[in-house]
Amino acid sequence: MRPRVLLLAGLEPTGRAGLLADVAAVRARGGDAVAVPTAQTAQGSHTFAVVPASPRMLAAQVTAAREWGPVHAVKWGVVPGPSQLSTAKAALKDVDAWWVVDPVVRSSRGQALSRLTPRHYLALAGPRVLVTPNLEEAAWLLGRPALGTVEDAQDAAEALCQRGFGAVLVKGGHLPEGQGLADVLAFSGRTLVMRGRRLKRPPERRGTGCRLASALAAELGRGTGPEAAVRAAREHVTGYLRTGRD
Ligand SMILES: Cc1ncc(COP(=O)(O)O)c(N)n1
Repeated sequence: MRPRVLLLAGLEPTGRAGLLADVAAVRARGGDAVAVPTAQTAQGSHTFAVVPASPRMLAAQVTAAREWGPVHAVKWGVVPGPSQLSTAKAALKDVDAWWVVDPVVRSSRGQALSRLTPRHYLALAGPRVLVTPNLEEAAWLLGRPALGTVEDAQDAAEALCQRGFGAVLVKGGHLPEGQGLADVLAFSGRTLVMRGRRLKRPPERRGTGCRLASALAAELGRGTGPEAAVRAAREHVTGYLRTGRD
């Protein structure tokens, strides 16, 4: 089965991160991508700009895509503000599929991509919503101080499940050196610690969070369960970090 994945994300024209990276990951996982830009961005070495999409166009693009066929999974990347969020939510409310939510509000260089607050993300929670915060985003969502250990990540993943998310993947790529590297997946009352080896990331290989969430959406859309989907998506990102290709 070829899962059809609806991608809501910011367009970054070089494809290092954002919507084009998402499309590449979904296709590499054997899915079909429907790419709806929530914002246009420019992210160069000296240039940065974000222009939110018009909510009317966003609604029309989601509606038009759905007229051509079913959506098997939805991936939420950058959503620049509350009006794009509520519009997309309304256009997708009757979609019976997993949503993968990457709560990305700034670029890895620290530039603001979104005005959404934790309250907006917590309102997206539901039994078939998998949220993929990194350590910093998990602390931000929960209003907690910085998370520095695998135990903190486990605790945060469980706390986000309590807030109504069906599954939570806390990405531990930024754990302190001594802690090794571990992602934590919590779902259905279980918490799994997935260890990994730290890979050197060449600076041009960005968009790992985008690719992880999109690969995950493709797997969930095909009917893979959360644990196997996360393992496949982690492998996808490892391959991308090693080779620079999806
Ligand atoms: C449109 C868009 N989406 C996501 C990211 C995050 O990616 P990164 O963490 O690599 O900066 C980004 N920089 N731009």
